[in-house]
Amino acid sequence: MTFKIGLLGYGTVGTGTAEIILDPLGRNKLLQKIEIAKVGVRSLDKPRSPELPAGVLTTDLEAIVNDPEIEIVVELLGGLEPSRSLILTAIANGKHIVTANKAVIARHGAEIYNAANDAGVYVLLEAAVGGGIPVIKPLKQSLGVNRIQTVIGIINGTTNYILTQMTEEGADFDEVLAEAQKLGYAEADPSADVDGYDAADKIAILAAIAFGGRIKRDDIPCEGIRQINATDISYADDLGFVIKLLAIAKANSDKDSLQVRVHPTLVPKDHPLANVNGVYNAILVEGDPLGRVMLFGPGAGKGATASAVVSDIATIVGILQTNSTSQKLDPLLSCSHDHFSELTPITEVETRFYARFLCQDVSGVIGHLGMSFGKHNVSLESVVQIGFQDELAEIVVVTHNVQEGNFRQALEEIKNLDAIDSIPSIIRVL
Ligand SMILES: NC(=O)C1=CN([C@@H]2O[C@H](COP(=O)(O)OP(=O)(O)OC[C@H]3O[C@@H](n4cnc5c(N)ncnc54)[C@H](OP(=O)(O)O)[C@@H]3O)[C@@H](O)[C@H]2O)C=CC1
Ligand SMILES: N[C@@H](CC=O)C(=O)O
Ligand code: NA
Repeated sequence: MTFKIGLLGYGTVGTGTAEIILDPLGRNKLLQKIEIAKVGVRSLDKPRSPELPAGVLTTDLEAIVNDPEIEIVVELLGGLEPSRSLILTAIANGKHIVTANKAVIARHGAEIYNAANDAGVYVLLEAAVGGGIPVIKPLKQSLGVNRIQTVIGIINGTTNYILTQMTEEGADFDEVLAEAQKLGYAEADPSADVDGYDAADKIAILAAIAFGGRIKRDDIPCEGIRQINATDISYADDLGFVIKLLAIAKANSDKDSLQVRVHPTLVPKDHPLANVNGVYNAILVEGDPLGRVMLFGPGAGKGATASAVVSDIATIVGILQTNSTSQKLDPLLSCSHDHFSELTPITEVETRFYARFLCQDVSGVIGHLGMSFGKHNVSLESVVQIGFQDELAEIVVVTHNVQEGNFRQALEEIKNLDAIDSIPSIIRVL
């Protein structure tokens, strides 16, 4: 049994979504149950990859949301209209929705979720915040029993990429923005990124989930990064800070109101968010009794965002399958495999090693070590005599990637060398 889905949009995220669904081997088995029935775009003349079977691509988006065979509509158009109307029509027709569109949810979420609740359908949006980072599901499910105090995020990949390039390379703002557009990170209108609106859309969504109340998007104060220049970046650096565009949602001490805002911020270099660079995003959540959790990963881009989209599709397919067959358990929550995977014996694993030797201080000992390692195909990255302990010389060796079995055989031989007193440490190196 397969479940038919309709994609609205076949751009960066849409094609990434198709790439995953059309290549299911080695991924969750639910993917084999997904059939891309229709894909809606603006123009039929553009070259498209992956190519789709004849008749799948269409410019008639209404036909997709009205198709009785399609059970899940995946909205990857962006913008407010026609996305909002198409989502509402699909919901009215009883279809579940997966969307990556934070703009439409931040502004029309109340209308969309009211309609979805009335129709008994899901609207899932993992891709809309933090791209590939699982953040919506963890906030709802894994962290939902905590009383959340703060959510602070670097949640716009384009501006984080720009600020990182400006900080690390002294790069020019416009050039880096053009690069981010080429890499598929930027919104169709990049002012959504640069002026902070995209981050504000996303923090509105996160705050609603974390604090359990709808957020009026227009009430969020929002400053972008246009005014940030090399001089401020350099002064901030001298003072021990980096500049990041932060989106912040905090419960006030009265517990009845929230602060929600987006602005560039000097972040101390030893803060966990300070080292989140490039297109990476991170969301730091503080709650009671959990404490702090940071979710980190690629915040934009084709593959990462598509990963979140397809995981939402699979979640709904799992539910549909549970409802429509005699299978009683949700396949994403239950154990759905019954074979054992083959594991590589540790002797065949390849890794680097650090080893510390205590040896007699006699000439030629390093040569003997090298010979024994060489005989067992263990190549050395470095050999250093670091000092003495009592009368014994202390030698540290770091290997290249070697097979653990070969390394152990070499050690057995080395232990028996007259000059070797002991091998106090052997530690694997990443
Ligand atoms: N890119 C990213 O890294 C991320 C994007 N998102 C969100 O995902 C969504 C899609 O973004 P992305 O894939 O980058 O956007 P693209 O501009 O790459 O793709 C948009 C797609 O939608 C189609 N489309 C847009 N408007 C219409 C319309 N009115 N009628 C018919 N087709 C239309 C386009 O058709 P055509 O191809 O014919 O032009 C295109 O296929 C947005 O909501 C974005 O905010 C979320 C997280 C990350
Ligand atoms: N333009 C957005 C895309 C992902 O949401 C970003 O740069 O973060
Ligand atoms: Na996400």
